[in-house]
Amino acid sequence: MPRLSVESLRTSVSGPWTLQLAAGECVVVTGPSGSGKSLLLRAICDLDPSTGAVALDARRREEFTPREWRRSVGLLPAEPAWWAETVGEHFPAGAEEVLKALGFDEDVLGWQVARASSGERQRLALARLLQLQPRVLLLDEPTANLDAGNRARVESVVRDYLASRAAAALWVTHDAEQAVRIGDRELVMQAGRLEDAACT
Ligand SMILES: Nc1ncnc2c1ncn2[C@@H]1O[C@H](COP(=O)(O)OP(=O)(O)OP(=O)(O)O)[C@@H](O)[C@H]1O
Repeated sequence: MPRLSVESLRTSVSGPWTLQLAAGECVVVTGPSGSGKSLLLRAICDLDPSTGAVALDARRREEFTPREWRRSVGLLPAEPAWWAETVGEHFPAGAEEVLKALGFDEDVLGWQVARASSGERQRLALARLLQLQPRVLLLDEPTANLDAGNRARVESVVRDYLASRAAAALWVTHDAEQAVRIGDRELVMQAGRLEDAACT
C-alpha cells in the first residue's frame, strides 16, 4: 500500500497528475521554471481547488478535516509564511534538537523573525514543519537559498526523518546533483505533465 496515492489530480490550470509515494521514499520533481511543480504540491496539500483522487495510507483526502490533512501532508513552500514576531512563537516546546541539527543555537527561539535571512527562514520553516510530524513532506526547493554546508544539513535531516518515521517526500529541486543524491526516483515536469525521468 502506498503512503500517498495521487490519481488524475488536476487544477483549473494544470494536471492531470498521477503518482504514488512509498513509505520512506524520497521522490524528486525536476523540470523547467513555470512547468507546474509548485502547483502540483499545492494541489496535493489542498491549498488550490482540485479534482481527482488523493489518499494517505489508503484513506481518501475527503475523509480528513482540512486541518488534519494539511498537518498530515505538510507543505514547505518556497516562501514560508510567519504569523508572529519571534521565532519561538512558531515552535512548541521540544524543538531544540531539530533546530540544532539544522545548524541553529538555542538562542534562535528568541530571534525576531524579521532578522532571519532567507536561508535561515527556509531552515526554520523546515524545523517548524517537522515538529508537526507529517506523514508526507512536500518540499518546494527547500535548499534554494543555502550554502553547501547547510544544504547537506537539510538533506541529512530530511533523510533521517523519512527513515525514522517511514514518511515519504516529494522534493522539488533545480539541482541535478541534489536530485541524484537524495532521490530514490525522479519525476520530470514538462508543461504541466509528469513523466518518469527514465522515460524522458
Ligand atoms: N492561479 C494561477 N492561474 C493561472 N496560472 C497560474 C496560477 N498559478 C500559477 N500559474 C502558472 O502556472 C505555471 C506553473 O507555475 P508553478 O509555480 O507551479 O511553476 P514551477 O514549476 O514551480 O516553477 P519554478 O521552478 O520557477 O518555481 C506558471 O506559468 C504560473 O505562472
